[in-house]
Amino acid sequence: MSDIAVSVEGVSKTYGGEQPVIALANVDAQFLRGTATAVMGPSGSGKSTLLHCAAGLDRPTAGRVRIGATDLSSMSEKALTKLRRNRIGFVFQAFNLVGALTVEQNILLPSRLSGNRPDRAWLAEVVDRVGLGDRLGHRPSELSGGQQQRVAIARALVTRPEVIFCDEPTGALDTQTAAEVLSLLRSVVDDAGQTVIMVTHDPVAASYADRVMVLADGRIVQDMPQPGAERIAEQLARLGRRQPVTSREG
Ligand SMILES: Nc1ncnc2c1ncn2[C@@H]1O[C@H](COP(=O)(O)OP(=O)(O)OP(=O)(O)O)[C@@H](O)[C@H]1O
Repeated sequence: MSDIAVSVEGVSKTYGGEQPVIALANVDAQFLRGTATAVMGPSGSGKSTLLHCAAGLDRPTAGRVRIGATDLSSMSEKALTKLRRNRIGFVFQAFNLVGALTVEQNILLPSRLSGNRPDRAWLAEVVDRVGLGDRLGHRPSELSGGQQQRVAIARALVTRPEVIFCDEPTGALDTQTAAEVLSLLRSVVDDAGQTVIMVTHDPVAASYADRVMVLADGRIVQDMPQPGAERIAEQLARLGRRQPVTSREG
C-alpha cells in the first residue's frame, strides 16, 4: 500500500452561474498515511470545497483526486457512495447524529448502511477508545456536546476508514471539550495510524496537526510542518492584512 492516503492533483473547482466563482485553482496536495493535516484560510478561501472534492462528496471541474490508488474521477455516483461508506469517515461541526437512535445504534449506522455485519470486538475497542462505554444506550440529546462529538468520531472510526475528514470538528465546543476531542483525533492518528484531514479556523486546533496547509483565493499559499499555534495565528493575521491586495491582483 502506498504511503499516500489522498492525492489531489491539479484540482480546480468553478461554481457556475452568470458570474462563475473559482473556488479552487489548480491545487496539488498529497496527504500521507498516518498523519493529521489542518486546512486553514480566510472565509471563502476554498477549504470546504477542497475537503468535499478530496472526500468524493463533490466533483472537481478539472484535475484528479485519488484515495489510495483509487482514482475518483471516473467513478459513478453509486461507486462513489460505496467508496465513501467503506473507506472514508466524516466528522462535522454539527455532529449529525440521529436523535431517535441510541449511541450504539448511531455508531453502527454506517456499517448497517453498507450491509456489513458489525465487528463486535472492534466496536468495543472503538467505544473504549472514545470513552463512551457507559453511554451506549443513551440518546444524543442526553449527552454533552463533547460526548456527542466523540460518538461522531466513533461512528467515523468503526468502519476502519482510510481517511477521516473533519469539517470544524471543534467549532461547537468549549475550549476544554475541544482539547479532549482534538487529543482523541490525535490518538487516532498516533495509535491507529489513521489519516486525518481537518478544516479549522482555530490555530490551537490546527496545532494538533502534523502539518498546516493555508488556502487563500482557492490556492495553497502556506504549507507548514508542525507550526505552533502562535506561528499559525501570525501567518493567518499576515494573510488577513494581505487580502485586499490579493483580491485587487486577482
Ligand atoms: N454551491 C456554490 N455555488 C456557488 N459558489 C459557491 C458554492 N459553494 C461555495 N462557493 C464559493 O466558493 C468559494 C469557496 O467556498 P468554500 O465554502 O470552499 O470556502 P471556505 O474556505 O470553506 O469558507 P468558510 O470558512 O466561510 O466556510 C467561496 O467564494 C464561495 O462563495
